[in-house]
Amino acid sequence: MSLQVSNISKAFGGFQALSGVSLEVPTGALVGLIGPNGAGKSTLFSVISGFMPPDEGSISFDGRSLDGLSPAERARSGLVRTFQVPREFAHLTVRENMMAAAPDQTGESLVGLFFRPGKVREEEQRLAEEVAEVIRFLRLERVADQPAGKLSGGQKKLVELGRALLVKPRLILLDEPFAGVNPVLIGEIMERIRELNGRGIGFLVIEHDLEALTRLAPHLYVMDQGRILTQGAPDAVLADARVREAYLGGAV
Ligand SMILES: Nc1ncnc2c1ncn2[C@@H]1O[C@H](COP(=O)(O)OP(=O)(O)OP(=O)(O)O)[C@@H](O)[C@H]1O
Repeated sequence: MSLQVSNISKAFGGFQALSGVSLEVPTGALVGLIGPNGAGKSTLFSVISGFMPPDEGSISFDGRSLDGLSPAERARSGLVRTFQVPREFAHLTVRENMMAAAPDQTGESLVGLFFRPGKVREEEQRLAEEVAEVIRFLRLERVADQPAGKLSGGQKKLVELGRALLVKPRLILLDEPFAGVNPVLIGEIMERIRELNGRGIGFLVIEHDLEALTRLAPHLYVMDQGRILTQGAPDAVLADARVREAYLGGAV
């Protein structure tokens, strides 16, 4: 069992954003997380990735408890959440954004490295090669040296994915990979996700584009009002009357 989320609750003041949420993402699985606006999906991602402590409940990854670990510690254990390219990074190129995303490779102190500049160059060279490889994989060569802020919505999503890949994740929490992306690029992003999944990387994906998500994820969880409403194969889940009700009385 890869990711195990058990009985997570979280309130903001008097508002209960998450109530006893449990879900599992088996090793290497591709799982979708859907639900109407305000259902609690982003809050759940923040709790899983360690950016927000839960009031109750626990999370484990590959049998190890993540409770109390920082986002960086969770990332080092292989659990990574994608983020929009920060506004202050918009002027940096795609390549620079990816270089900046890689964790400290040497695991050595800056002082130690100061006395061994050759080691620093070696590490930088290796990182530059890893970044070039990710850029090739994501077909971003043509824009690699352009400012990230100038890219299209879909290209920015690919950069987000690239930044996550440089952390060498085993499970990626992907937040709305298709939002604001044109249909052609949606197909491209989907292909890259499938390829990564084929290499054994697991995904938990929040997405409002249900048509695209159901083509990608063979298993869906549905949230509504801070709870898991149901889970299962996309067809069965989307035919569920409770799910149709949650999405504004059958508008799915
Ligand atoms: N930091 C916060 N303080 C107070 N309320 C919050 C906070 N974060 C989220 N909420 C509230 O918690 C509820 C769940 O929000 P959340 O963003 O997790 O939903 P969501 O399912 O991701 O929605 P969407 O699909 O619109 O992104 C919402 O009512 C939101 O207003």
